[in-house]
This record gives sequence, C-alpha cells and structure tokens, in this order.
Amino acid sequence: MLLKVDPVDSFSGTFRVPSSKPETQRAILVGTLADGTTRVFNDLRCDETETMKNACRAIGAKITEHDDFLEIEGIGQSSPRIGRVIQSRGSGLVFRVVTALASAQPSPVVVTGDATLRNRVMEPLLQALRELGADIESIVGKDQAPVVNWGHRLKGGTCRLPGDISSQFITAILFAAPLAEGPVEIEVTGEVFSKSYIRQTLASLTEAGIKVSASEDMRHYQVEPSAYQAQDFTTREDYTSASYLLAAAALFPGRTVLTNVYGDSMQGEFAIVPILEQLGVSVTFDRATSTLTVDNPPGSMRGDFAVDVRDCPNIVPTLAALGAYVQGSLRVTGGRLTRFHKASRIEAMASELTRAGVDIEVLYEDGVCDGFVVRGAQTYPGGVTLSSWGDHRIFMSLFVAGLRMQSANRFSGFEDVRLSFPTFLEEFAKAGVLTTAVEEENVPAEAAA
Ligand SMILES: O=C(O)C1=C[C@@H](OP(=O)(O)O)[C@@H](O)[C@H](O)C1
Ligand SMILES: C=C(OP(=O)(O)O)C(=O)O
Repeated sequence: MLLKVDPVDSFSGTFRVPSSKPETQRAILVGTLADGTTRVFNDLRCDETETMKNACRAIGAKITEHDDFLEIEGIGQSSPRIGRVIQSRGSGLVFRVVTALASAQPSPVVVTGDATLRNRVMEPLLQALRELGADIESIVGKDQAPVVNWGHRLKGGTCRLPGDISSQFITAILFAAPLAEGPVEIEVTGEVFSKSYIRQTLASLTEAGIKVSASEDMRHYQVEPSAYQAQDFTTREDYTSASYLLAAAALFPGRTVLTNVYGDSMQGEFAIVPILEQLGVSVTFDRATSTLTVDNPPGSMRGDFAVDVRDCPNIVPTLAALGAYVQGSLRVTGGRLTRFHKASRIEAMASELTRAGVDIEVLYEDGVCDGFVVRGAQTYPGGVTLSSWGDHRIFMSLFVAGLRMQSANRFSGFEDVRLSFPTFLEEFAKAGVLTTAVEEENVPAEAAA
C-alpha cells in the first residue's frame, strides 16, 4: 500500500509531541538491570520501545504497562537470565545493548533482528566485547547480526571503539560494563559523533548509581563494577518526532502549539529549535502549561544558512525537507553517521527530493557522504511517488516536504510510523492533512516511474 497525501494551504493547531524514545528505552534498561521496582511515567508506547520491553522480558524483567506508567521489576544483581534467542527486530539500540548484556551471562544466547538490522555495522562492537573477554560470533560470519554469544562472561579491561560509526556501540558497552567482573575502560578512536546520546546514557547510569566517568572530550570512559538502583523516571518530549511538526509549522505562516513539551531535554535534536529561530521562526516555551508555541511570520526562511549536525543526527532528513522551502540555501554538514542508520539517510532524501524537483546536492568529505546543500523554492508540482527506503524517518520527512507542493504525492512506508511516532497521521489530520491508503497498482505509470 501507498499513502496518498494531499497538500494543504495552511498548517496550524495544537499537536501532541510523543514522549522520548531514547529516554524511554534507557529507562526500561535501567529498570531491568536494577534491584526492585522502577516506574516510568509518560513513557513512549511504540514498536521500538515494545521491542526493548520484550528483549528485557527475555532478560528476566517483569514489565507491566499501566495506563500512564510502566512498572518494571528488575533482575538486580543476579546475572541476566537471557532467553536463548533475543529478537531486536529493526532496532539498532536494542541489538547493540542486548548483545553487550548477553556477554555478561553464563550460557549461550542468540541475538538477531530483521533484514535491515542484519545489514547494519556491528563489527566494532563485537570486537570491543571480545577485548573485554566475551566469546561472541556472528552466525553469518561477517560480524553482523545474528550473533551467538557463548556466555563466557565479561571479564573487564580496556576496549577500543571508533567514534564515527555509531554512538550506540559506546552506549552498549557502558550499559554492560557495570556487570563485568572487573573495571572497564573504553578508548574511542577518531572523532566522536552523536555525543548527546552518550551524554543521555551517562546521565541514566549516574542517576542509577553506576560508578562511571568520562573525559571531557568523550574519548575515554571508566566504569567500576556496580549495582543499578531502581528509581522513578518521567519521560520528556522527543525532539526528533517534534521536528516533523516544527518543520511543518515553519512551512506556513501562522501559529502552532505543541503539547507534552518540557524544554529541558538532553537530546541533541533539540537543535531543531535554535535552527527554526535562525530561519526567522519564533519559538516560545511555556513551562507552566508544558507547551511550545511556534509563530511563523510571513517572509521567514529567507537567506543562506549552515547547520552542523554531528550532535543531532536524527534531524538530518527533516532538515532536507525544510531546506526544500528555504529561499536561498541550507547547507548541512557533519551527517556522515546517518549512512549507517536504517537507510543511508542523506542519499535517500537527496534521491527522493530530486525526483520531486528539489535542487539538492550531496556533499562528500573524505569520500563519504557527509551532508547536503539544498536551494529551496516556493513550491513544487508534486504528483510523484516517493520511497521511504524502508526508513520511518525518511517517510515522515518526505511527508512534511509534500505538504507545500501543488498536488498530492504518494509515499511508501507509512506503516513504519509505528516504530517511533504511532500517532503521526492522527496529529497531521488535526491540521486538515488528508491521507488515503491506495493500492500500489492504482499508481499512474508516469508517477511510479
Ligand atoms: O542511543 C540512542 O538512543 C541513539 C543513538 C544515535 O545513534 P547513532 O550514534 O548511530 O547515530 C541516534 O541516531 C539513534 O537514533 C538513537
Ligand atoms: C534510533 C533509531 O534507530 P536505531 O536504534 O535502529 O538506530 C531511529 O531510527 O530512530
């Protein structure tokens, strides 16, 4: 099925931002590894947090979903009692952290995932776990998922990881390190990208009572064997999900209000707020009502803008969509990590937006695609079929880009919003965005070409 989405003349109203996926996933992990009961209020319910819950249940946690909070009975000091096969579906974070945790228990475990996950880079993590004493093998022999962890425990010591492939490798070792028999040191080589996600991990561990320290440049970490302590969490808003609503608000003059917004997030994608301000859009937080108001004056988004995304990788596709309407140019650099995400996100956005008539050029550094420059226009004809490349964030970004085109577009991959933003279509429907699921064979030949 494809989703036909009609463009709109205006965008305004009140919309609810989903709770944070990274915060919810980290809280589930801490609750699982802690002794006693953890409650996670305002948690995000979506496929990828469900995958984390199921993986944690397989580790031995008891997780109950109440109306407005999760209750987790953790496994505490007992070593993880991991089921024989753990399914991480498409979630990089689940696969990487659970693979590391599986190293800290005594019997064999297979960790696997879907076709997308099985294509993602895992070799540096497996290598680092081996340096710490894990006996881990890739079943397909390419150091990718699925893996079997033979369960010879995590001894400790020093491991090395690259900083420019995925911060989730560092997060994974940090979560497992307190369970090792001795202290763990992580040395990161090369530049460290996605630091905001490592900071979120460090904050979760510190609040849980783990003895962890990090150097200022985030290239050196030390973790002592220590116990996770149960606690209550309240999850804040997700700025990657918010970015789609904020970008839509920036495409049309007027006022938009977002709810479930608290304004003190550690997520690097909070950068979408200062970026909008740079583009001439006003953003005001009201802590008393937990809302954010966007006032977009006519004539915003004019000029030449440059953004570095090395600390906010997940808004790269959103920025490409936004850039399609910047009267001047938007130059985005530092996005090289996104080629290791669910899709190669810069290539995906450049390819699909080019098909829609957008002037977007991929920027390469050291031979790898690192960013793009997009020279926007007032509008585009639309009437095209755009692929999500199997990636929820590509679908949501292209959907936003289509809102100001002249005629309806069709998109693949709309079902994938359930991974991170299950209410995406309902929220956009509040602004009058009309969507219709259509059979693929009904697509006119010229649109499908
Ligand atoms: O730890 C996390 O929750 C995440 C870390 C980041 O991964 P990368 O460092 O691979 O970009 C981010 O892009 C991903 O969406 C979530
Ligand atoms: C965090 C994401 O994915 P992953 O955990 O698979 O990297 C995402 O795309 O939102």
